[in-house]
Parts: sequence; structure tokens; C-alpha cells
Amino acid sequence: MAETSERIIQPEQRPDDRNDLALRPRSLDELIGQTQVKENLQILIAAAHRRTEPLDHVLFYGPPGLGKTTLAHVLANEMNVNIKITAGPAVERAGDLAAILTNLHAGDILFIDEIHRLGRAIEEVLYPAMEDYALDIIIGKGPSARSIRLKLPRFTVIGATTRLALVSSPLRARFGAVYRLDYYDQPAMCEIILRAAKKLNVTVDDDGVEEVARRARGTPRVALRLLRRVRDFAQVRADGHITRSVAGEALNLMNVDLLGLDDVDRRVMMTIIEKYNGGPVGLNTIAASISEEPDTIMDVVEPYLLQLGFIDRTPQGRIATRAAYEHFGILFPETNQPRLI
Ligand SMILES: Nc1ncnc2c1ncn2[C@@H]1O[C@H](COP(=O)(O)OP(=O)(O)OP(=O)(O)O)[C@@H](O)[C@H]1O
Ligand SMILES: [Mg+2]
Repeated sequence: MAETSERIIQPEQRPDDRNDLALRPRSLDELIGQTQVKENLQILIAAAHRRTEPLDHVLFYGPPGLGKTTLAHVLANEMNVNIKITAGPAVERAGDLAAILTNLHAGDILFIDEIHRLGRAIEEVLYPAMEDYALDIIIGKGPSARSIRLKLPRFTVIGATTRLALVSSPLRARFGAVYRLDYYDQPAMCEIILRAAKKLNVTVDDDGVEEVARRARGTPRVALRLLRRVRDFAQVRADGHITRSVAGEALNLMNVDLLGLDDVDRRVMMTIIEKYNGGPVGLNTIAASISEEPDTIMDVVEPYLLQLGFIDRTPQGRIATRAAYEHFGILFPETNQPRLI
């Protein structure tokens, strides 16, 4: 059984995703989907150009693999500025942040990934830097210590997080623009796969594109990973051309079903449906039944099952919906009807 740490359909980056960089969109025009976010960014860029000022600070949030880092690079390209990259966990001391800030040039973008993981003391340094482009430095120790304020060039912070609720409100208040990235719809997923197939020089017909797209969980990173694996399968088993049946065979071999569910998803759903008669059943009970951590179920497995409408979260626990029963070909027990009120 696939462990949750090595799932082919996991949205988090895996080592073999590294070669996605060549596929990463470089401009807003190349970016597929996220229409509303794109429109807002176009306005933000045009306004910044018109005022000949750097971009306002921008915060992207949403599930993993949907394009937050991609958008940060796209904005740097569109503004034709440098982008310095760091992440919340990497900034351990206020001095680390001060060093980064004092190396920024006017207009530069500072991308802080997992920004919800910045420590409070470090956030205190970031607030005046974002608001007044100033850095307060304490010189000396004890009674003779004094603070001096360094002027910083105007720069832009772009933050990314999968846990918006964990971003402190003072920090969040300093972002002029906050955008949520959502899962991609089927047409956008097909376009992402078609574009990537061209770049990977693999031939795929429309049905093949559709088959990979519908099993990629609305997540571009998953789509690219599945496409590369289906390409390998096609090269070894089917003269390199991807049709619906080739894609289907390859994905079935990887235990990824028609909606992109894998063994771990199935184990969670079967636990609720078969072991606890459709629920309600508590998260910890489900986790114990399949020897996974509750957090893993909640953060890694459930988001997509909720997105599909396969699970209802109720105060009494998780409940499997009719759609879930139908997907797994199990008769929905009508007697359960009152459960779903
Ligand atoms: N709109 C898009 N169009 C085409 N490809 C995309 C798009 N968004 C993301 N991708 C591709 O999906 C991959 C993952 O995107 P990205 O790394 O930006 O996700 P992320 O939201 O930063 O993920 P994480 O939260 O794990 O950091 C990238 O390699 C990129 O090529
Ligand atoms: Mg990222």
C-alpha cells in the first residue's frame, strides 16, 4: 500500500518534480486558469507600471501544487525585477531577515514561502520593512544600547501559504492584495497537460489528455507528474503515443482511479463506508483504523475527498455521501437518509 509520504497523486512537491521548472509558466499569458487572480494581477501590474512604483505586497494562499510559487516568478518576470526566495522556516533569527532585507534593490521581489511559519520576533522586523521600508537596528547592549532606523529601497513582499488561518492578522494586514488559488477545472487541466506534452515532446490525443486531466485532482503539479509517468509507460508499451486507453492502462497500473483517488483515499473511504456503515465516525477513529496520523488524514487526504463531495464533516464525525457510495459501486443504504440532514 502506498504510504502517504510517497503518493503519486500527492500535491506536495516530490524530488522527481524538480524537472517541472522547465514547464513552469513564465508570464501571465502563459499561465492557464485562475482567471480571476490573473485579471487582478494584470491590474496590479498595470497600475504599478503607470505609477512607476514597485508592486504592492501580495499574499497567495491555497492548497499545494496550484501555482503560488509559479505566480511569484511570473510577477518578477512581468515587472522585470529580481526575485529573492526564502521560506518561513529558513528565517530563524531577526538578523537573517535583516541581512536579506539590506540586500534588496529597489523594485526587487522578496518571495517568502510558507510565510505562516515566520516566528513572531521575525514578523516584528518585517512589519516596518513592509510598511515604511525601514529596518530598526539595535546597536550596542544594555544601558548604552540604542536603535537606529535604516532606510530600505522600496521592494515587494510576495507571501505564499497553504494555511491562511495561521498567518497572523498584523502580518496579513500588511498585504495590499490577498488571493486564493483554487483547484483547476477540467478545461484548464487539459490545457496545462496539452502545453506540457508539447514541451515534453510527447504526442497525446485529446482523449488521452482528458483521461490524465480528470485523474489529476485539479492540481497542475499532479497533472505534470502523471503526464511524465504516462509518457514513460507509452514509450515502453505503446510506441510513445498517448491515447485514452494507454493513459487509462498506465494510471490503473499506478492505482490512480478515474477521479484520481489512490489506495490511501480508498482506505479512508472504505473505513467510513464498510467499517462504520457510512459514518458518522471521528477522525481519530478513522486514522487509527488505517494506522495513519489524524493530521495526515485531515491535511493530506481529506481536502480532495471534501472537494469531490465524498465526505461530509459533521459535529458527530465524518459521513460518506451518496456520491462516494456510487463512485465505489456500493449501494447507498436509503435507511441512512436521516443521517444526512
Ligand atoms: N496556472 C498554471 N499553468 C500551468 N502550469 C502550472 C500552473 N500553476 C502551476 N503550474 C505547474 O505546477 C507546478 C506546481 O506549481 P507551484 O510550484 O507554483 O505550486 P505551489 O502552489 O507553489 O505549491 P506548494 O504549495 O507545494 O509550494 C509547477 O511546476 C508549474 O509548472
Ligand atoms: Mg510553492
